[in-house]
Amino acid sequence: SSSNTNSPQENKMSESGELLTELKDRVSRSIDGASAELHELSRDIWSCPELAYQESRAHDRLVAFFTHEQGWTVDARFKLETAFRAVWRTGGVGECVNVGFLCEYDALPGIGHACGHNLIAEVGAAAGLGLKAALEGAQGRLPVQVQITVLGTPAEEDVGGKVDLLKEGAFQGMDVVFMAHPSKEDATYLPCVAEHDVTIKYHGKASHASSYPWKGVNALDAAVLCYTNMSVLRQQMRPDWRVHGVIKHGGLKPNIIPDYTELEYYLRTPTRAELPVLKEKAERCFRSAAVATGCEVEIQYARNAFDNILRIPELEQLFERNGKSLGMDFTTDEDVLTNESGSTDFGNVTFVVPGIHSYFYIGSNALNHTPEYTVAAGDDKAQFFTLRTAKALAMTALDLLLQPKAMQRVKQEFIEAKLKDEKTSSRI
Ligand SMILES: NCCCC[C@H](NC(=O)CCN)C(=O)O
Repeated sequence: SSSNTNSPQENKMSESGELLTELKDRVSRSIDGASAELHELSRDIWSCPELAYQESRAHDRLVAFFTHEQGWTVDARFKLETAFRAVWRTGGVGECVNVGFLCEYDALPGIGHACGHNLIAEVGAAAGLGLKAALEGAQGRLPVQVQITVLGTPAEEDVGGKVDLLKEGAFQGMDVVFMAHPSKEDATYLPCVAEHDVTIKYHGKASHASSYPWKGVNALDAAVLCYTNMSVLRQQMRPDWRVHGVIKHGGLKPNIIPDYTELEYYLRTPTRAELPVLKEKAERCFRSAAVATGCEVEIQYARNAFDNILRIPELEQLFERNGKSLGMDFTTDEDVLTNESGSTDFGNVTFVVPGIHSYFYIGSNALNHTPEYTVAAGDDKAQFFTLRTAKALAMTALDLLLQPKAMQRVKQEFIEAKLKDEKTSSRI
């Protein structure tokens, strides 16, 4: 028999490395074992698309899923009507690390699950299940106690359910938070921008458009000028700012001078600190259209603004390593990695809890927010990629739980990222 010449510290490291490998393998096997139920879950959500804050069926389906699984404590309607929470804890006493996985499940008007939030729900559920199964097999061998929190977060495509949940304290006590978003590529991060939505209402005066037009005040003219002003502003904007709007009410009939029109604009900048600068410029466009036409203007901002994402390199590196071990093919396309993508209310979460918002390929080259992407998000082909991503997230959580130094790095990077953000903000 060969004698062990390692130091006690080396032996301990190798034991913890073996445990990590064993538990990661258990993550994969347990997620694969639940693949049929997980597929059914996301398929059901996909088949019945519900808009922001109306996701009652998706909520009920997810609550039923976790209630049916053994060992979870489930809070339906957790703090918000269509949010939920499912919690599981290791049995012992002592320091407890609380790991969060987020599910989204709202759809888009007219085109259903064109952003694949049904798959985000599946990733969050699968990662929670996988991590729980792994930890159950390691009771007594873990350096810390663990709480897994799967949080159902509604209304990402609209007012930002995560921001409402933050206000309600739903993220309190969480140490790290994970989610993944369907895309057309695998990426640990894509530049998510800060955003504030604004509704502009013009009030004019109706009149017969042929008999006495001079008696009217044309609210459609104000809307058109507003749209044109914003398009003119676009030329003077920083190249990484985005403004885009639609006319939601444009009048009723050509022979009635419109007395009311309404536009909605999304205003976006790479960081939350720059948003007020853009908002001020946009407001001048809105108001000047009213002055020119003699209309009254109302400017109403959405309840919540979305923040940019604070990046935690340690989380991204660990996730990438786990993803690659499972065959994920992370994009190296600089255009994709540096161009702005959309916005997410997960950005606000990352200013409170360190987190990662990775992206995953779903087996299609379709672009998000198109009918083709809706089809792809419901296709069986997406399943392999969705479950693979869930495995990589749960494995990343294991890295943190079994390697306290990795968790310390995450916490340190979180502090540094916030300090850097404060410094940059004070310069704007
Ligand atoms: N204020 C409306 C929120 C829009 C969020 C939307 N997000 C995405 O497309 C990416 C994540 N689903 C957007 O950026 O338009």
